[in-house]
Amino acid sequence: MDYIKKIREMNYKDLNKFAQQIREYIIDVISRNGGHLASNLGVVELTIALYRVFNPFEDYIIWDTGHQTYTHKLLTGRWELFPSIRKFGGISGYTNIAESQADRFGAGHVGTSIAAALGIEQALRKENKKVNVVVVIGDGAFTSGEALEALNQIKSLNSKIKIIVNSNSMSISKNVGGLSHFLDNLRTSKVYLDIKNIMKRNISEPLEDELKRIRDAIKVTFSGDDFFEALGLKHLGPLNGHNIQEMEKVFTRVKDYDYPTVITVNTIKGKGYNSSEDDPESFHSASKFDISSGTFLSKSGFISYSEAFGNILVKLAEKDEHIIAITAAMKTGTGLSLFAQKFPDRFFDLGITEQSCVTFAGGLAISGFKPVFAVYSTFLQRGFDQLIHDIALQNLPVIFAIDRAGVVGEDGPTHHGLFDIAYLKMIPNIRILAPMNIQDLVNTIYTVFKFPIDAPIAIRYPRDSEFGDFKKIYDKIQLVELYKWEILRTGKNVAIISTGTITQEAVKAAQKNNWTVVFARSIKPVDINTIKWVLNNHNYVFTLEEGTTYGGFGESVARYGKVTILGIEDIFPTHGSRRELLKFLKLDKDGIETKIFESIERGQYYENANRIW
Ligand SMILES: Cc1ncc(C[n+]2csc(CCOP(=O)(O)OP(=O)(O)O)c2C)c(N)n1
Ligand SMILES: CC(=O)[C@@H](O)[C@H](O)COP(=O)(O)O
Ligand SMILES: [Mg+2]
Repeated sequence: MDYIKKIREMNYKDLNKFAQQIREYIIDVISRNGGHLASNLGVVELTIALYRVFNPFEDYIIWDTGHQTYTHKLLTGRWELFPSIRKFGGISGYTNIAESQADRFGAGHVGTSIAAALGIEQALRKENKKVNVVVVIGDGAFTSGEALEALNQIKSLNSKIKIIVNSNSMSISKNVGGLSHFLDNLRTSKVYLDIKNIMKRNISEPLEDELKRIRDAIKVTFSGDDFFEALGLKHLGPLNGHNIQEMEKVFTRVKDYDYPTVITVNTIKGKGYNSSEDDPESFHSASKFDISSGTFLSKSGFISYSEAFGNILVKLAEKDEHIIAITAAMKTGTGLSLFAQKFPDRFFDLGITEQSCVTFAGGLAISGFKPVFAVYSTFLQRGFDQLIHDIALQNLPVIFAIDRAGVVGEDGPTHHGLFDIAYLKMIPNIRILAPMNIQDLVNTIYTVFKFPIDAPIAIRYPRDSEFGDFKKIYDKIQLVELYKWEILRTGKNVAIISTGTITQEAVKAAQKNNWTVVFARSIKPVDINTIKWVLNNHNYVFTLEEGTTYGGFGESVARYGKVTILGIEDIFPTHGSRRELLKFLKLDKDGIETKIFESIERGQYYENANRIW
């Protein structure tokens, strides 16, 4: 079915019914698969109106982040495939150029759309192609550094792009920062909205034009709407993002504009499903839920690594006023909600500004505080220069709580945290720790704060959970030797030196085959004495990590002797559940066993590693 043709043939009444049908379909599928429900329910009408005016196969529509593209996917050939979204082997939850010609630029990280669109526009110009380039970007993404850099380039590039800002006052949590305040003012400017409401009534065309002029003047006066103009963009809106007709009218008008234009569109995040309208934060990245009650179907009795991190940090902060928590718009995801509630003065949500967060933490650290930047591994990639230049070079004691390290699951390649070991390991001064389980994570954080912190320390842990309860965890809390590796079991012939939670799988494989397992909580520094012991007492030595093997943990061990490195080999793994992906990557118990036997059979080893020493 050609849905673009179909929506162009419908009248507004039928379009609204169709929007409802799309909503129900999205709710149904996402209740079973999990996904970005609230963001997608907010843009159903916006997408329909946009595609009645612009053609996603002919024009270039660039969706920022790509997490809100479900209606886009449905209208561009993926209606039947939609139930497979985010599942192993199914379609992606984001835009993906391999999936459809309508996905003009792949995304997953926030803030890339405007720069990508500007590049595409320049390329089209060079080929003398006259097509429209349109960006759709959320008000959260709009405040991110990369988006603002690109916004600043529009005028000097003589660009004609059209930018639709989806204004819903929300990032994942409430949007923050001066710019979001400005967008909120636009959204709610009362005098302006009153005039707009008058305009909704049936009025004659000349009067409408006159009112529009007054409205625009008022908008500028009351909302300080010169930000876009100062950057060389015309600004229209805010439009009602749930009124297809109103948006279509304006989109049609701007299509022919020969200058860059911002159109702000007010939407309600989670629109059309009570539970997500009431709590858009929880339904931003929703796990499976029951549609009638709106309750999440999470496994009871399980504690996530993020929760465990947040919980111990609160406990420590109760006794240490110098502890400060920082997030880049990921308060709930990183487990910092409780901290934010208990210590609002020591909690900073700086918005989607990972680079700034790193340097901000540096500023706190140099002033005697103990900043903890809780950040997903994939998003810390944004702060690489700051890690080197601002933190490590000055050896500042910042703690990086690196969540979602390893395979994340359904979000897929844009979100897997596979590179942090490699990109941190190469930087002098930084220490990297990777606990084995939740108890060990809590022990590790407890130990780190027990002593003076004299260097930047990164602690990595996955998007996972374990059965347990906090009482038991705190009953067993203890100091650990952070930089000394632990021999978990001594076996024969084969040894696995493993880091992080994947060590649990290594132990299972080793128990079956009577192999040695060494747990390397510290990725950097490595424990040279234990490496020597392993190499001197085993014929076959393997390292194991949940991360890229290129520049990863194994390579640090390989500096001291002959080892085979197991981990993720130079690929961007797809999406699917975390368990499925670990199996697919041969990083579960059976996979590890298979890889070890295959490797030994291939004879990659010296007969006896003793020789090296
Ligand atoms: C670099 C980066 N940091 C953080 C995130 C996590 N993230 C995804 S969507 C989002 C909020 C985006 O808000 P907005 O653009 O307003 O979209 P909405 O969901 O409100 O429509 C955040 C913080 C990300 N994807 N990329
Ligand atoms: C789109 C985005 O980047 C986030 O919403 C991300 O999907 C959240 O992931 P978690 O569900 O792991 O918090
Ligand atoms: Mg938003």
